[in-house]
Amino acid sequence: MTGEAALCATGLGRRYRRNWALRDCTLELPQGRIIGLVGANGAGKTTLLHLAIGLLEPTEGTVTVFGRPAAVDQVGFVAQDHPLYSGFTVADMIRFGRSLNPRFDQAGAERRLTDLDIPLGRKAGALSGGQQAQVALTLALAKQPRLLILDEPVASLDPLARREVMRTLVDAVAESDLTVLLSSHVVAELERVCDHLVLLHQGRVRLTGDIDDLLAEHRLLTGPRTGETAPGVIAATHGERSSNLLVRQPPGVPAHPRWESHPVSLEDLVLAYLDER
Ligand SMILES: Nc1ncnc2c1ncn2[C@@H]1O[C@H](COP(=O)(O)OP(=O)(O)OP(=O)(O)O)[C@@H](O)[C@H]1O
Repeated sequence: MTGEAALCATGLGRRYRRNWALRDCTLELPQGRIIGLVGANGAGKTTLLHLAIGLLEPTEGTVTVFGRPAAVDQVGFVAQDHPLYSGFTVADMIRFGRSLNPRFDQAGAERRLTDLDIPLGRKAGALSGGQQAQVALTLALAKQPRLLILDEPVASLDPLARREVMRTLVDAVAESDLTVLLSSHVVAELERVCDHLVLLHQGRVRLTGDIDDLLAEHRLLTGPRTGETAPGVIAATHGERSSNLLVRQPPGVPAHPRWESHPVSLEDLVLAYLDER
């Protein structure tokens, strides 16, 4: 990778009693990108994010952010369900954020929320889920972090609110040198905004890379039903007469003439790897 990695994990692992929530995690995430973190329930996503921000101690291995362990001043974090102090008004939370962070961009935060029609005098508990998500995101962005980590930021939002939150993120990355790492189950949303992917499966990194490269390296092959397995087959589904194989192969390698070869979508790719035994 050219330049310093936004996040670098080496042999990172975390165990709860006898169970490994994350194991052998070695990753380098590029700067200035929106990185999607995917995996089934319990795959280790939250564990990885909490290790990255120093909320959890590794059982083994190391993780650094911009070359430093526990670079808390460089990282913004929005937890799952974006918890806010429900009795505080939005303006209170902005003041609170400013008092804790010398670099806090109060004017920017107020402008963003006003543009989104979120009343600054309203208590957080009286905001809709989408508005709460926007407030949590705005407070995290106002810290002006170099890396913003979001744990399932859109899980509880309707499609319009999801789109708004994602638009805010894309704009923030375009306007600054921000890197975003976000976990999500909504692959369609990731496909629209992310350019780099990390896929966890049963506590291990199963796939990582630029999404364009990953899509170019995988093909969906359709052909006569076969019981054969071949190198590079990630997933196979069989009908009565035909089989579909999702394969990983270097670009430019021709498929067998009996097989029709199609490009894969990010959803095909993610589902195939998540379904691996
Ligand atoms: N505090 C804990 N004590 C014991 N086990 C835990 C704890 N936190 C997480 N785990 C276990 O670690 C594994 C990974 O959990 P984690 O929350 O990181 O998964 P996840 O990918 O974020 O899941 P989800 O998509 O459901 O949020 C799971 O098997 C989980 O049960």
